[in-house]
Amino acid sequence: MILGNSKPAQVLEADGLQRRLPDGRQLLSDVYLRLTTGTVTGLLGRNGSGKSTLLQAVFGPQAVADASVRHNGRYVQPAYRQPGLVNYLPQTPLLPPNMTLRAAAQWLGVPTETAFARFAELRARQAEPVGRLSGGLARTAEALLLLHAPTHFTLLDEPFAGVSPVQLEELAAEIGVVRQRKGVLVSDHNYRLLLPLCQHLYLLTNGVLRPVSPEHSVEELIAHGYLPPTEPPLRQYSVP
Ligand SMILES: Nc1ncnc2c1ncn2[C@@H]1O[C@H](COP(=O)(O)OP(=O)(O)OP(=O)(O)O)[C@@H](O)[C@H]1O
Repeated sequence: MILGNSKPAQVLEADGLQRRLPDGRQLLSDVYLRLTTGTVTGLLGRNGSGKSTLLQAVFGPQAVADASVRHNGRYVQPAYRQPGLVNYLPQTPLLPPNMTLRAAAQWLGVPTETAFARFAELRARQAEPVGRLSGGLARTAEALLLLHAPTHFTLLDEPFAGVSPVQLEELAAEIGVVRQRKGVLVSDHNYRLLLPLCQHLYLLTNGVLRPVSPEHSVEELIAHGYLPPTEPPLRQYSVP
């Protein structure tokens, strides 16, 4: 496939992902996942279904036996060691609290004017240490820096957690813009914000990852039993 900017689409695939917990529960059962540039892929599942474990298995720090991770068909495990391939926002804070946003941007190779173009408060506070920002603002900054960093793919684990309503809309819009040149995987419990962004959607239930149509409404996904009847309370995100 050729994208609008004439660059061939990049493909990041993982298969054979297996993870059994010490208590015997099969958390991931022969999972196959495919990401392409030019799209947002949503990853949904109940609390504790293994979404974070899956993202870590793709990114690479959590080695998974028999797994195969490939970039355009070439074996790249661990993916994080491949320059310019993929970056990852974990569920926990990424940036050290004493690092300034400006230093973080330099470290990631992103001009702050680009990453924070639509976020005046972050531009104004780029000389401050991350630990002085509210948890939601720090989360927004981390997600924006990774989205604008020069990688083909970005994996975001709960980027919307703790983010204020105004910034939520802006961050979601930014994901929609960035995906024109990147492949973005987002796992989040804010289904109503996430679903409209997605061109592809996966549901992780009982260790099995299955693709579903992103055309489904949240209500349909709940009715099919894929999602809990009520959304869990948004976890508060705080920088220690
Ligand atoms: N190394 C481990 N040893 C024991 N249990 C583990 C280990 N790693 C993960 N788990 C358990 O596996 C389950 C899945 O964890 P994971 O964080 O991947 O789920 P999740 O879908 O991201 O959950 P949430 O939506 O709540 O963030 C949890 O019950 C967790 O406690």
